[in-house]
Amino acid sequence: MILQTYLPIEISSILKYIGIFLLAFLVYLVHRILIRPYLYLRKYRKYSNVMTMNTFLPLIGDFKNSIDCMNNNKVHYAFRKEKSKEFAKYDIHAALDGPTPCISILSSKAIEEFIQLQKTSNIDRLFINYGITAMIPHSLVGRKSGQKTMQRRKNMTTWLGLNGASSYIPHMIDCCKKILDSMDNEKEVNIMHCMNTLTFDVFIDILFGNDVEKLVSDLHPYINDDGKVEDLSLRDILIRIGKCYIEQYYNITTFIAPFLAENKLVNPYKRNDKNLTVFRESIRKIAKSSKDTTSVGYKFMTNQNCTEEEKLDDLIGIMLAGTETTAHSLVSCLYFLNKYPEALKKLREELKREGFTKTDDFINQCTVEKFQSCTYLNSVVKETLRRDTAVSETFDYVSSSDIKICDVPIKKGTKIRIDAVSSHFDERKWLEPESFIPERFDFDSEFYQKSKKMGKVADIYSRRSFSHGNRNCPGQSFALLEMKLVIAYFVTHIDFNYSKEDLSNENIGFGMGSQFVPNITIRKL
Ligand code: HEM
Repeated sequence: MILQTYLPIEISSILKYIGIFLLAFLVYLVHRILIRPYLYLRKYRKYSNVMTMNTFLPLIGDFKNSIDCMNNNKVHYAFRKEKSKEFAKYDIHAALDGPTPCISILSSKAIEEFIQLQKTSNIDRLFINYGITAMIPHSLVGRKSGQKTMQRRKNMTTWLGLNGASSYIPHMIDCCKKILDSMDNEKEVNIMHCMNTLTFDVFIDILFGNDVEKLVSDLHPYINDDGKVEDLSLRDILIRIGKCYIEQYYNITTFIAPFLAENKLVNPYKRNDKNLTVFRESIRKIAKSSKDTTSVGYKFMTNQNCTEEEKLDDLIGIMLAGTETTAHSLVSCLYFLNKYPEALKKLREELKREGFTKTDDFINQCTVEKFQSCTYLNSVVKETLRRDTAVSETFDYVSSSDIKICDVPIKKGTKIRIDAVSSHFDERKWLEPESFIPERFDFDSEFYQKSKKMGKVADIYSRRSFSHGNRNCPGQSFALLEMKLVIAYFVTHIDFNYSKEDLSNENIGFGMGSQFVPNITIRKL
């Protein structure tokens, strides 16, 4: 009797609360998906120096461009290349990351002002608890540019010797040798996998002592999307979870209900978090097990000024930021050398002239100075990073107050990034930007002189592969040295061929997030 009278009241009041909750959620959704992005676009359409999409596309916003590219067998950032003429007309792109407003910096003038605003702390890093920064929540990457963060950046470059990196040359050569030995002659190999292995091995040995090899090579459980568990190496886990965290950016749940993503309440966030925990704990164990006090990992892990989690995330951050980026750029570089045989021929001639030949003492020829003096090798690497940059946009920044860039008002709390592709194809700055022409970086070449005469000279902010400002890439010297060494080693030790289909695809690209996983056939020389 009591139950009969009590239950209906309970149920109706519960239903009432559910109804109120659903209504509130609906209002929130309409505001987030329709009203806020629409008003944002309407505001910026008034400015002649701001680019906005022609038609408002609720929910997907500017992701449509990337989706269209991928559906048409192009790399996801190909539209920035194809529409570079249009991008060149504007200072700023008022873009929509799905439904989320994001200001993308386009012109060199806008970058100059961006850097000034960084100096006065009016623009700083943005940390969001999904996407790639969520993988390393305590690392310096997602932190504001305070004294402690800048000191952590400095420690990173000092301890890793990133500025010179020459002491790592013998080790890098060993890694090249090991990877070429693992490749079967005249058979297809997955070159992305090979380069990922190579760049991971380079870092593992630098970061950790030589007494933890066994722990490094152990396999660990990884939960796949279908729930099946697979035993994988740490390198493969890093690559897979990196990809998953990048994909979080494009997941619809991330936009509709970010709290589910941020608190890892549902899949894929829940699953990704479990995989990440396995990876983090394994790296922690390796770093703690090494008794090699000379290792870089030891220096990080005994740094008194950071918490345990900060130390660990800075280590993982280096692996994340410094391995796949370089691996993807290496795959691009070999691709262009294969597609443009004249460039490969010229590179091989220069290397031969400089004494880089396939001999057992290749190592004795390698010095930073010698690499610096190889003009064509340097130009090939620079042109690769221009033509197919590994990171199409920087990490996220945020305006810390109401600011103006190129007279365009940007409200406090707005997400900001620098576009790193469109300026690489700006016809006002580059002659024949679609083509791979290393000579454009050689001041003595005919091509450079011709470009100069035509007034096509790129300014410092036209090259954006490593970004600009106080949070640009601290590993660029290391990455450039590693790229030059690996390319010199590969082209003097093997012939290589990408598939005809890949070579004829003008819109292929291998930067981070690319769907292309090329196979190549190699012939050992
Ligand atoms: C070709 C290879 C590489 C490319 C194209 C590249 C590019 C970039 C870009 C575009 C950024 C974002 C900067 C910004 O948000 O404004 C970045 C940040 C970063 N990179 Fe690299 N990078 C490469 C290799 C490396 C290497 C080898 C390391 C080694 C340590 C490294 C460590 C980092 C770190 C720690 C950050 C975050 C910096 C900060 O937040 O202050 N990168 N990189």
